[in-house]
Amino acid sequence: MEPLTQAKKSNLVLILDYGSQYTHLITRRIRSLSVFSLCINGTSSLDSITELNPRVIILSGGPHSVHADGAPCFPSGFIEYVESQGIHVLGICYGLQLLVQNLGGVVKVGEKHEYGRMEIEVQKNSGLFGNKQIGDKQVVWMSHGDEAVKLPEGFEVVARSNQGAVAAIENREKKFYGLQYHPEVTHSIEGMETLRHFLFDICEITAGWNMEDVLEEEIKVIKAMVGPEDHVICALSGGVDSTVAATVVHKAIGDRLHCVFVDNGLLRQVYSLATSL
Ligand SMILES: Nc1ncnc2c1ncn2[C@@H]1O[C@H](COP(=O)(O)OP(=O)(O)OP(=O)(O)O)[C@@H](O)[C@H]1O
Repeated sequence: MEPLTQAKKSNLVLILDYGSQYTHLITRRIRSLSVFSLCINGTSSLDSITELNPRVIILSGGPHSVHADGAPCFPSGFIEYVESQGIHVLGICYGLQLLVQNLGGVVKVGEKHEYGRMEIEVQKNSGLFGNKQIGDKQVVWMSHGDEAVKLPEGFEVVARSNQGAVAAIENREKKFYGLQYHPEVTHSIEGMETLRHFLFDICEITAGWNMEDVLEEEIKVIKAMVGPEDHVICALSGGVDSTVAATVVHKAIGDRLHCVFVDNGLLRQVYSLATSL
């Protein structure tokens, strides 16, 4: 069974990517918690989202302003879909602003512009911060110009920055959550803890996915795809991508894999040497 097929059945955490340089880090962090996560374009159609049957959706950060022409957004019908399916949604940075703007709140072009390390203070007991108490502080990594100045109905502020900007929000009943900072970067000292609380305490996701399973599953998929007799040709550059592909296919079908390396004279010496070995 493909990893995706397996994850589709139960525990997929789907990341909608709005262009943040940290988006793939969110995927990696979640996978490191033994939960399968997958990242797709944030403007993907509703069908391609529903087809994946996610348990949790994370809206990534991004360089845009929700007020800019052509600012990327989730597809129409998305809010109705997540509400009807009881899917938990976490908006990170731009993702938080998308939620606020689309649910009837107000995002203003920021006057303060928060970039870099910043202290935030818990304003309300929330599952997002585990046992943290009101008034507890933590250092996080901010990177935003715009800010949420009025929350949609049903939302509450969970934390504020020391400049007074909204740093974390929630609407427990509707299962919407938002972090204005980036929990996925190590500069957010307790960011991983927050992701952990979100996934396991709030969303009640079950950990159990691991990379070894992916290898096993991929080998089965390749064996089934190639069949018992056919041969496969792999264009092998010596780079990471084709080397990993060749290694996995070789594990599946052995010597029926034939790698072709083209020495075009423009390769880094180490590649050409490694491939000729
Ligand atoms: N010199 C080469 N000989 C054989 N195949 C090549 C060669 N250069 C590129 N390819 C094939 O084209 C694919 C795309 O090449 P590209 O240069 O875009 O690198 P890439 O996507 O980083 O992949 P890789 O990490 O394998 O180099 C490679 O994965 C490989 O299958």
